[in-house]
Amino acid sequence: MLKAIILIGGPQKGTRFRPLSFEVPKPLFPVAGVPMLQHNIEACAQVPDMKEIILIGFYQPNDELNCFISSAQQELKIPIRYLQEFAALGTGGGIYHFRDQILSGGPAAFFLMNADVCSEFPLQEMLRFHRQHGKNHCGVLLGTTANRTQSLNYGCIVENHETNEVLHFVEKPSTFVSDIINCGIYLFTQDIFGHIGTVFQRNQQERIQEELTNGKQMPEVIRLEQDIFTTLAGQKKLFVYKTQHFWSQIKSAGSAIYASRLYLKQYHQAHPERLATNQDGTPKIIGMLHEEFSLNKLLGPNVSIGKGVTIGGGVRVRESIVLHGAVLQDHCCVLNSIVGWDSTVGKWARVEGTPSDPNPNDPYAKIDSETLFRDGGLTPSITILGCSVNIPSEVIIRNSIVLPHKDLNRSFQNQIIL
Ligand SMILES: Nc1nc2c(ncn2[C@@H]2O[C@H](COP(=O)(O)OP(=O)(O)O[C@H]3O[C@H](CO)[C@@H](O)[C@H](O)[C@@H]3O)[C@@H](O)[C@H]2O)c(=O)[nH]1
Repeated sequence: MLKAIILIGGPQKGTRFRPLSFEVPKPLFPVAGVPMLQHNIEACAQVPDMKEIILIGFYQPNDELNCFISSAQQELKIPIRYLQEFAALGTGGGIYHFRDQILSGGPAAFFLMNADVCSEFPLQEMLRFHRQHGKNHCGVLLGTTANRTQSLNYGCIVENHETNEVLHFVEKPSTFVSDIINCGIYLFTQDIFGHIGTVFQRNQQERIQEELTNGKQMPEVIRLEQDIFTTLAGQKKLFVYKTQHFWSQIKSAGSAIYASRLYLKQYHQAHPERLATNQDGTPKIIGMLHEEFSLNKLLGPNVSIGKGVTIGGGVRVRESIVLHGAVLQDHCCVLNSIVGWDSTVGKWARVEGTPSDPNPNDPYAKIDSETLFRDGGLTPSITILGCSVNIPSEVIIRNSIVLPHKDLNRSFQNQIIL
């Protein structure tokens, strides 16, 4: 039997998702109409012999997370539970802390994945690849190809081209190491805990020494990438399975729009019922929708509209996420933007952002997780309206971030509106 563990992080992570992460924990932000985390969970639930999915993070359990877990359990008919770390223990520390729960029932192997990745999740292929590589290794890493410049933002893997063994692993190197990058999706046997345990013991000695000499409390963090993969590389313990399918990180709100596009495309095969259909007498929709609308509006491509959204006549929306309860009044235009919960865009208003899509001419390009500011100014990016923002009629809001509950009275460009 198998298990799956998803690392969901905690409140101080997800800062590039502000102001949207003020309202929901980042893993529950909707991507292609469902919480980001649901895509990972659905992929895990489809693997035969999957017995349990465990979420590990340092969020305080709250109603939203509990509701999400219980509805996902019911829908997918698989046990899902949340284990809370007492502090951020790192990508290896959390699983080590909860190793007894992970190993209970004796899983033959377990998947581990970051919650903030969007992927076709080739989990069954990884499982087959793992079985083909005998019993003596302890893990398979999912890898994909990136271009040379962008590879520096990821964990980089050097492989043996014949055997796919991981020969070197360097996390976010400062100079080029390899164009194969770590996707943050792994398959491990229980042997991985022996290796994390060795690092844990060593760190423990150092922590005690440090406390005795300097009186300083050191955190118990273990990073899977720097502390484990780097050491295990070259010991025939790790292998890399390379995927040709889509994969992207979801670090910023802009990357959520890009990830939505990737998932909406996948819905044509995987979940056609989630896509809006175009029938005679209904508006033209290229994307997905939760509600029924009347004629005379053009929505899409790549649009997801939350429940309870009101859309007036003559409205144009594309490359955007409109969250539940929002009101788009007649003839307004929303492009490359996220409209927050219960926000209103007035008549003939224009809310517009700059897409941060990967270079379409480079097959290996990934989305850039730009910093918020460059050269002293706000980096042109998608426009984000926090929740309950009011945009009056006939104004233009471009490349701006509007914090929740703002009532704007004029046009704005390239600003964070506090
Ligand atoms: N539970 C828990 N989760 C954590 C912790 N720290 C990070 N995470 C979760 O682990 C994932 C990755 O965390 P980051 O620390 O933000 O790393 P990264 O910059 O995304 O890089 C990682 O992912 C890349 C692929 O997206 C990899 O290329 C890279 O090697 C690395 O694994 C996220 O889902 C985050 O929420 C922790 O202390 N506890």
